Amino acid sequence: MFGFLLDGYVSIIVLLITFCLYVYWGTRRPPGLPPGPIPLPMVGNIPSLLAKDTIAAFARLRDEYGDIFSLVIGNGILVVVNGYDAIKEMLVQNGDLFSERPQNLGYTKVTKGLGIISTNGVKWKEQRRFALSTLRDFGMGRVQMFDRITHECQKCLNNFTEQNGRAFDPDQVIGVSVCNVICNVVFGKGYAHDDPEFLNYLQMMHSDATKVGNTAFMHFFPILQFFVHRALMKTDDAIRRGFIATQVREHQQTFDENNLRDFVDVFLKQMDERESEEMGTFHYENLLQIVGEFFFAGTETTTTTLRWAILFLALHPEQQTVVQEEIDRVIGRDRKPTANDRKSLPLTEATILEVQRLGDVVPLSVPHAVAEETVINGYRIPTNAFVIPNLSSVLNSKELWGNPEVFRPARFLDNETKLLKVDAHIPFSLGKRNCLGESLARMELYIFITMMLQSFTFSLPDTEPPPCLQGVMGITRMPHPYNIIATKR
Ligand code: HEM
Repeated sequence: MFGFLLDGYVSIIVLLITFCLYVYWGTRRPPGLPPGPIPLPMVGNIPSLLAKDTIAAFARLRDEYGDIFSLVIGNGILVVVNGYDAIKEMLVQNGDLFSERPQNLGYTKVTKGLGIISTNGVKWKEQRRFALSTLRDFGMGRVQMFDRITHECQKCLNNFTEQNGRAFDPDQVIGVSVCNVICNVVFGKGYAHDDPEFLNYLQMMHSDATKVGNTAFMHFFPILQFFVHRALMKTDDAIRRGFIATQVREHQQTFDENNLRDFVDVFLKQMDERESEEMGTFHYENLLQIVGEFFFAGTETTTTTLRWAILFLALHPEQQTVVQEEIDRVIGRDRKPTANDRKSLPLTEATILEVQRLGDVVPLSVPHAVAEETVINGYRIPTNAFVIPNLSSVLNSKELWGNPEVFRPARFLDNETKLLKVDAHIPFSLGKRNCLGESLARMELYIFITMMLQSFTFSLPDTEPPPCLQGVMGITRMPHPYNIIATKR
C-alpha cells in the first residue's frame, strides 16, 4: 500500500544523486591542469571571459593563481601564460612543443586548413619559410620598399593637409595607406584613396576583425560557432573570391617568369614548378588564403598602432616637440627619411617602442597549442588546450617598467641618448610563431611616425571631451574613435 511512497522516495534519491553528480562533474577541474577558479556547472569559467575588461580579469586571476593558470570553458580548456619568464620558457625554450595552433580554433574552420596563421606541420612550415623569404626579397629591408611606403605615407599626409586644420578621425585614411603597403608587396601596386571597391573590401575586413575579437569565447561553443563562422566565411569568401582573385587573375594573364614583380608572381612560379606534387601547398586556394592573411594580419595591427601613436603624441605635446626637434636636426623638414637615419634618431625610435608597449595592440597574441600532451612546471597541458601568451602581462608589468600606465619613451634610452635593447618588449610575441611581418611593420611605423611629425603637430580639439584611453577589444586593442587636429608645421 505504501509502494507509491517508496517509488517517490527512490525517485527523489535518484534525482538527488544525479544532481550531486552533475554538480560534481560540472564543477570539477580535469586533473593536473594549472590552477584556476572552480568552474560552474554548464558554463564553467565563462564568467571570467565575459568580463568587460578581459585583460584586467586575467591580471586578477594571475594574482590569485600564479603565472600559469587555466580556465575550463564549455568543452575546452584555456591555459593563460603570464610574465616574460613563463612566456619565454614556453615559446622559446620549449618552442618545439608550444608552436602549434589549436585545431579546434574557430578561425581554423573558416580557413579550412589553408594559409599560415592557423595551420601546423609541413603546411605551416613550408609556407611560413616561403613567405618570410619572399617578403624579404620584395619588401622588408629593401630600398625599393622603403620608397613605396614613403609614397603611401605621403598620400596619407596629403589627406591630412586637405583637412585644413579641421578636427577629423584619422582612422580610415591611415587604414587605406597601410593596406596599400601590403598591396604593394603582394600585388606590386596600391589603390586610390577614393576607390569605392577597395574601400568596400577594407571596410569588410575591418568589421571582420572586430567580430573575431569579440567572439573569442565562442570558439568553445559549437552552436554559437555555427552562426559566427557563417558570417565570417561570407565576408572572408567575398574578399578572397572578389578582390584577391581578380588581382591573381590579372597576374596570371600578364605573368612573365623572367620578371617576377611581387609576392603573387613568385607564388605563381612555385605553383607552376611544383604542379606535380601530391598534397603540395603551392596551389591556387592557398595563394588566395595567404594573401588574405597578409591583409588581415598586417592592416589592422599597424593601423591601430599608428592611431595610438597620434593619440599619445597629442596627449603629450612636450614629447611630440622633442621628437620633432630630433627629426628636424637629423633629417630636416624637406628630405624623406631613409633607413640610414634610424640609428641617429634614438628618441624617435624610443617613442615608437613606447607607443607599441602602451598601445598593447595584440594583448593576448594568437592562441597556441601543444604538439602532444605536455607537463610543464608540474602542470599538464592537454592537446586540446588553447595556450594564450598574455603579452599584455609583460608590456604592462609593474616589475619591469615601474609605472607601466605612463607614456614615457625615455625608459628605452640610456642617458636619454642611446637606445636600449629591452628583451621584454614583445608586441610581436616570441619564438617560432612570432609575427611574420615584424620587419615590415617596424619599417612602416618608423616611416609613418617620422614623416607625420616632420610635417604636422597633432593636438586634440578642445571642443570635445578628452578621449577615453581604455582600449576597445576587437582582433586588436584599438583606441576609441577620436578626432584630431593636424596643424601643418
Ligand atoms: C604593429 C604591427 C603588428 C603587430 C603588433 C603584430 C603582432 C603579431 C602577433 C602578436 C602575432 C602572433 C604571434 C604568436 O602566435 O605568438 C602575429 C602573427 C602574425 N603576423 Fe603580425 N603583427 C603586426 C604586423 C604584421 C604585418 C605587417 C604582417 C604582414 C605580413 C603580419 C603577419 C603576421 C602573420 C602571417 C602571423 C602568423 C604567423 C604564424 O602563425 O606563423 N603581421 N603578429
